[in-house]
Amino acid sequence: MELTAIDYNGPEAAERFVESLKQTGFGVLKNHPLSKNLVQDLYLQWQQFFDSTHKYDFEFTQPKQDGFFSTNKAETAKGAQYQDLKEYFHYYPWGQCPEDLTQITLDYYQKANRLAQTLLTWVEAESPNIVSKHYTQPLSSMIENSENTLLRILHYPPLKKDQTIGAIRAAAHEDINLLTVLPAANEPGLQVKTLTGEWLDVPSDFGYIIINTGDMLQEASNGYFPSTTHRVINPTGAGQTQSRISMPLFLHARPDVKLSDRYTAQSYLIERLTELGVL
Ligand SMILES: O=C(O)CCC(=O)C(=O)O
Ligand SMILES: [Fe+2]
Repeated sequence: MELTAIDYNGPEAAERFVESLKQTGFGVLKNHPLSKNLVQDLYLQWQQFFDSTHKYDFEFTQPKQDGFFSTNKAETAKGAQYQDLKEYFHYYPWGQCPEDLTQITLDYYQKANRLAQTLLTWVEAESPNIVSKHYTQPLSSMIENSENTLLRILHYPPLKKDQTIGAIRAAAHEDINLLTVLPAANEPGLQVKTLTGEWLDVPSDFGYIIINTGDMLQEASNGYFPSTTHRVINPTGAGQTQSRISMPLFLHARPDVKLSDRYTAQSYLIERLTELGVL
C-alpha cells in the first residue's frame, strides 16, 4: 500500500480521493484551497502561545472541554500504557480563545469547514448505492452549523532527556468523528497502520492536507469506510530538539443527526468519551 498526494483540481479527484479513503482510511490532497501562508501563520502564532505561560489562563473547562490541556492533562489513547507527549488547545467558535488568535483561528476554522463540506460531498457521491442508502441525510449537511466540530491545535514539545521509555507523541488510536482534516505538520511523525498491520509514513510535505476517516463515518457507512488506526512517533536525531505543531479539524455531526439505527451523533460521542474516561 502506498499513499500518494492527489491533485484536488485534477481529473477524477473525487473518485481517486474516495478510493484512497476506502483502501487506506487516508487521503492526501495537494493544490487544495487552504492557503499555505494561513497555515504557516497559525503554526507560528500558536507556537508562541504554547511557549508562553499565558496558556495556563485558558485551562479547559468541564463538561464542554474548550481551552488548554497541559502535558499532564493530555489524553492516554484507549489501550495505551502511557500518556501522550503533547499539550493542546481545543478551539470552538463559541469557546475560549486568546484574543490575539481569535480572528485568524476562526478564519481557518471556517475555510477548513467549507473544504470539508466539499469532501463529504465527494464521499457521498462516490459511495455505492448500497452504502449511501443508509445515510439518513446528505453527509455534508450532517456537519452544517454543528457546534461540535473541533479544531485541536497540538504542540508536541522537544523530547526530554529523561523521557519515559515507551511513551510516544500520540499512541495508536482512531478518531471518533466523521472525517479529520489535517494540514501537514511542521515536522514528520504521523503514521498510518495498513490493513496488513505495518506502519506507513503519511507524506508530510508542507502544504499537503491529510484526511482520514473516523469512527462515525465507519458507523454511518456500515463499515464500508474503515476508521484507520494512526499514531505520531517520536523524532530521532536533530528532530528531538524540535517542537511539532499540528492542527486537526475533527468534523462532528450535529448531536441530533442519526448515524445509524443504533446511534445518533450524540449517543455515539457520549459512549466513546465515556470509554476514554474523559466524561
Ligand atoms: O499530530 C498529528 O499529526 C495527528 C494528531 C492526531 O491524530 C489526533 O490528535 O487525533
Ligand atoms: Fe487522530
